[in-house]
Amino acid sequence: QTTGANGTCPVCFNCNARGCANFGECRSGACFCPDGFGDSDCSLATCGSLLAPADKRPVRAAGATCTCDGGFTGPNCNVCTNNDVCTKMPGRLVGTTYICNNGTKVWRTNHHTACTVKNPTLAGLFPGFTQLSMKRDLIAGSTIASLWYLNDPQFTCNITQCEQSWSSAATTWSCKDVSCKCNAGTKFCGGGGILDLTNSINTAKGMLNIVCDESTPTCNVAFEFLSGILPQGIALDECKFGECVDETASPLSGDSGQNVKTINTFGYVGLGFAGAAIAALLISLLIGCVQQRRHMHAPLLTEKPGVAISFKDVSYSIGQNVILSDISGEVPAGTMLAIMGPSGAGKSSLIDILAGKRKSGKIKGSIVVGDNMPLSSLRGISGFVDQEDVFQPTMTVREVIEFSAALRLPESITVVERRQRVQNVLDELGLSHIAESRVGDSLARGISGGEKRRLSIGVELVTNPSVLFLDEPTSGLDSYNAIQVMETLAGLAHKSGRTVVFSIHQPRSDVFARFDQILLLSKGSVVFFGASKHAAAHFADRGLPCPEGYNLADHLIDVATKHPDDARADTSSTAHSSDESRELRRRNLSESAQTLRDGSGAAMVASAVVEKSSPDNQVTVITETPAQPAAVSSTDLSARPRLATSFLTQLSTLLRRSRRHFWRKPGLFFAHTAIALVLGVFMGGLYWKSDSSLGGIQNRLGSIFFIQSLIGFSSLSAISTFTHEKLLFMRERSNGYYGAGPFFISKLLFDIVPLRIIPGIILTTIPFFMIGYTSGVDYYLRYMAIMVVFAGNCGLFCLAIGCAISEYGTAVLVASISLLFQMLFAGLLVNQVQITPALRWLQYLSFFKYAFEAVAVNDASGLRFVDQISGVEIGVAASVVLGKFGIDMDGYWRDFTISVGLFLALTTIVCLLVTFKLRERR
Ligand SMILES: Nc1ncnc2c1ncn2[C@@H]1O[C@H](COP(=O)(O)OP(=O)(O)OP(=O)(O)O)[C@@H](O)[C@H]1O
Repeated sequence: QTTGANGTCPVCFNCNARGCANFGECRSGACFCPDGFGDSDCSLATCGSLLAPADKRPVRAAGATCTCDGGFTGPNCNVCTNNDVCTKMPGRLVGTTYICNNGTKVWRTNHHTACTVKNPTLAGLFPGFTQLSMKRDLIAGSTIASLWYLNDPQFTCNITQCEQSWSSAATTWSCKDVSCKCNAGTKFCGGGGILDLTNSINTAKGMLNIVCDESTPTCNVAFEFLSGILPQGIALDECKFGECVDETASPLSGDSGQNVKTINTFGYVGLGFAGAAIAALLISLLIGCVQQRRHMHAPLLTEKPGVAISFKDVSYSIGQNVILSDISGEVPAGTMLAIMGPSGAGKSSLIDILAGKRKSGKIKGSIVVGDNMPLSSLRGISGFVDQEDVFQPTMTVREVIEFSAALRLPESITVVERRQRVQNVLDELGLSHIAESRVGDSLARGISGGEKRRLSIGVELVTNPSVLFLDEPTSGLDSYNAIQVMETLAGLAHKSGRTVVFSIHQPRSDVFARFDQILLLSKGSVVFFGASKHAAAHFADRGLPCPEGYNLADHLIDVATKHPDDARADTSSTAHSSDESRELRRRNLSESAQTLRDGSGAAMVASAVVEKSSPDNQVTVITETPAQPAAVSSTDLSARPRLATSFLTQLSTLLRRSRRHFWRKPGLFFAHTAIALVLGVFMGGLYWKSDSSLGGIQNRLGSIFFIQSLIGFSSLSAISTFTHEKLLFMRERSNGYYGAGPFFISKLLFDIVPLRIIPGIILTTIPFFMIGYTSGVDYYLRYMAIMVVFAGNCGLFCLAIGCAISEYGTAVLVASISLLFQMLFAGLLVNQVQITPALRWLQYLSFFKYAFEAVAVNDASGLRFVDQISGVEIGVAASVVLGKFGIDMDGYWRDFTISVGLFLALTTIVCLLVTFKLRERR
């Protein structure tokens, strides 16, 4: 009943219902077996040789041995051993010489291999003689492989999508699609062996890799589905290869052939990214150099003296709240206008609007600058001194002014000239004796409040502005310092011809005496505008005389607070003031010109001579160019100041300042580094030399996860680092020091690198060796590469949150919760495969996931866990266990590429946030 193969007994066996064993083909109910298999269902081996037709080959009884025809060998006599037998092969072509190809390389369609299996794990589970046979077909890219135990075929696999590659030493045969069938009742397949592999074998899939050594008859076969119990593959010894083939058929020559892949597509994408980034960097550098050269050789602009400013019907409202209504006035060049009023009157708002600051509300009205200059140019020729002094506390007074000079004076000015200007400003403001003192802050005391005020004026003065706006320049100063500051301003206006506009709350009488004009505001409306010397008479005329011995400035504030309507200026008084303004301007200019002719004054005064040497022209401008106010919108007023220097100069100056700050305040860096050292050693000690038992998985994955968590949480400090510098950045940017780009790069280099990446390298390197992760230069480099990118991502993520959320507490809360959620999806706390499908996508948002997987894969790819099950030593490839966690063992390069992509995306986000979110809006 069981004899007769290949259709000779269709009656007694019908494969339509039962199928054929060992991948025999069922045609019309009869099995057609692969070479070397017979019986009605192809379940038994055949002996003889390939010389006989398949159905004539003798079938071998189960457990018996074969006697092969001469010239053939192997468990089922398929491997030719000499050329002679091949000349007799059935179906050969006449006139063609056939030989037996005994090499490891497959030439055509009929390459047979027979080897003895040498594997201790397999031998432990299945003691006795085990063999592997294969038939490989290069043209079809297919393989039929059978495992023989004690001479019986245990299972056979049909393998497709095979490719061959080779080097001078070895031939590799790689296949992508494996499918196997167990021969029921055999030892491997439930027939009494220690393990029943039926289920594993019948559901087998994945890849197959066979590497055969050309010089020794050995191979290694790695079935992906067996990698759990045979992680190193199956070592094959005493291999015999035979393929009867046309002697001219060899398509192979040379020491190596076909594409041998060493890095997968994601690796190439990653390298492509890196290459593109380097190219972009080099191109940017080149463009930067060209731009810098142009700036350095640009002709020096002629410096302008003060310019007149007139404003008409300026109104400002925030929503329904009217802050200023219909404010008009005029400030002639070379004069000082004091904007006075009680607290909340709108002084700062008016100063901001005149100075062209970005305001959050709606502005109406018109402002005319000088000889109808475009409004946008006002910011290029004016300086603004804010109410609050904001400096880098670690800088000295000289460095602060030098920083302003380096970024706001044209690059074509020589270094000597620039230094001289800085020195002139220090001298003029009486700051020379503290030039080398640190500015300090509330924690580390530095210069006094008055000195800080003068320093704020100095950083503006060094640019030699035509117009100087100051918001409360004397607030917080004692009377001596207040008068000193006021003297300086008066000197700037009267001697240097600058136009000075400032707000002041309640000046002393000697300070008040120095004002040329005052604009008194009450609740956003003008109470008085005119020469300060006429103020007393004006109010007396309206029945509000200044009491004897009373400070006039105090009296004006009282009136503006208590009787604004009685005191309000009428049209005639304003006209009167306007006539006086012109007279005042004419007088001041001729005085100024006189002063200059006397040769007195500092360098900046001398430079003003250039344009003042034609006083007639100036007078004509004053008297004959009536203010033709053009209506302005808030957009006009907030036009960006033109940056005086090139990108590279901004960057190098900022880097110099950051470097200085870094070394003068290295506490944070040393704290991060010391913590990284201590934690690194602690982690190394805790997980010291984790072994390769199954329990080792817990330690290895746990340590990777915890190291990354440490990096993540120590990045939270990036939020505060940024918060502290936000105000300084916004102020300097608004005053035209530099753009957002150079600031961002300097931040990146002096925050991300020393505070995130360097401690990150320390924290990860120590445990790498102490814990005993899979070592080797390539393993370490891959590990470091992903960790560095990961540390950068954590830092950038926290920077982005610090930028986006201004409230520090909220920013820390949001950042820590986001980090915790990212950690949740790293791959350790939740099984990636078993996450609820609706929430599975969340894992892809976690940069912890990519870093965790990449490091785990890197460690596990060279690792084999060994443990005992029922007293039998079982080696399990770490990849199998990690696969159960949902970790993709081929994922390193993909994870690395995605991490680099995230780094670039986060960099872009932070850059955009810095550019658009960190803008001064008052
Ligand atoms: N951005 C803003 N949002 C809401 N209200 C504002 C804003 N800016 C100014 N104000 C309101 O406008 C009014 C004028 O403010 P402003 O700062 O100009 O007054 P000030 O005269 O300079 O006051 P102080 O002398 O106290 O500095 C105040 O009532 C203030 O509360």
